[in-house]
Amino acid sequence: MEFRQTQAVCIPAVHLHMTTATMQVSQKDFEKAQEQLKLLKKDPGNETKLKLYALFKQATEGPCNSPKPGMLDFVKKAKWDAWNSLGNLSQDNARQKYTELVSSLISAESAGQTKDASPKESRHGGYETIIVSTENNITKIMFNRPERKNAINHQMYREIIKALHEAGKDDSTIAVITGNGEYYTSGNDLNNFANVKPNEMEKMAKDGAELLKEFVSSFIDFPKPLIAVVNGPAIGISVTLLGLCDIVYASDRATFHTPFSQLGQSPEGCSSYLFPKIMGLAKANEMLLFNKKLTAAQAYAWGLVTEVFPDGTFQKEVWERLKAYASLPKNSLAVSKQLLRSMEKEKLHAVNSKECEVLKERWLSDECLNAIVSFFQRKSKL
Ligand SMILES: CCCCC/C=C/CC(=O)SCCNC(=O)CCNC(=O)[C@H](O)C(C)(C)COP(=O)(O)OP(=O)(O)OC[C@H]1O[C@@H](n2cnc3c(N)ncnc32)[C@H](O)[C@@H]1OP(=O)(O)O
Repeated sequence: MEFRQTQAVCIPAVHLHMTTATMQVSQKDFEKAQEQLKLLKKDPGNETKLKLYALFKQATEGPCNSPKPGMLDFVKKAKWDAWNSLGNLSQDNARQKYTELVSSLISAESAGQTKDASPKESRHGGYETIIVSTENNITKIMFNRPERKNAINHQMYREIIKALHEAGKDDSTIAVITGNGEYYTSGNDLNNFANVKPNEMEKMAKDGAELLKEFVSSFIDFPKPLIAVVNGPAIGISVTLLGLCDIVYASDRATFHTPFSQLGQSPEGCSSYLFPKIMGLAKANEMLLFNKKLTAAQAYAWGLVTEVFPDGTFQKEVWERLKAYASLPKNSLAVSKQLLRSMEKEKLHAVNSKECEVLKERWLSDECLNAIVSFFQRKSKL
């Protein structure tokens, strides 16, 4: 897209002086900003150029007054949309914003940075067990209890539900789920079953099943592409959820383990339905009934993983790839994802409900309680 800076000097000068305390930008400052813009060495990117164009038009001509260009006239349409989006912003305000934007571009360039399509990472507040951040149109949700192998406690389940809900609505194009440290995650935190008084067991199972159902639903309903970046070993629910992700990238150090029968439990995350579809019944049975642990290469061969990368270059290669994906048209990606998911959504919710019902009973079984006790008595580890 080409926006010639000469547009700026072609506009007849309008003599304007700011009169209010907030409007400090004079016509002279505005013209100076136009001159400074021509001195920028680096192209500030189309998004910024569109913003500059729109502010310039608003500052010099007022609200958008030209007819909407045809759908296929892409450049004119993008410029018109940008200008039109400023609505009734006053000319004084537009001049001020234009001047500030130019000034920020100049400062970023002199600081050796470009302030265009690669804005700095922004951290989302209010989370303790996960880190949520957005950068390059990607919202990243990272399990963050590395000292517990990123085991998922009740607080983490709730925080992930919240983070997915927010990521579904924010400006990002795609969302990524990954782990901090050595593990992707070791799955359900077995402490979720600890310290429960005998008369509270039923309640623990009921509340757990409700939380699990809501947690898995937030993956089923997630409206944008959701990518799992499996940085290391993955256990239990973190493996089953991969079937609900749209792409799964794995380090060659990752392993995939669903030890449900070993723990006296049963499959969740819609894996009882999705795993046979993904890998075929015979292979799904080995994983979900007989606890077979897969290497990354096996998980790829069985269709659970999209691509495996050498651990040494995993982060670099994956994030470069994702950055490119996240620059694709956001709405097109979202509607396409929703279309693919819509074929199965009702079924997935039904499977989720059923799996949670069965698990609620399992958590009260001797088989499950004995397995938990063994883990805490250090008699068993996966
Ligand atoms: C709302 C409820 C929904 C429930 C949904 C159900 C989901 C099902 C599942 O997810 S099943 C999977 C459950 N996970 C496990 O059984 C894993 C248990 N952990 C292990 O077997 C091992 O810790 C290991 C193999 C993951 C790692 O072994 P390693 O020897 O390398 O490390 P440590 O054991 O010393 O781990 C460091 C400390 O972290 C604690 N920890 C790790 N994972 C878990 C976990 N899942 N639950 C509880 N605690 C965990 C471990 O106990 C160590 O703690 P310590 O330093 O205090 O000893």
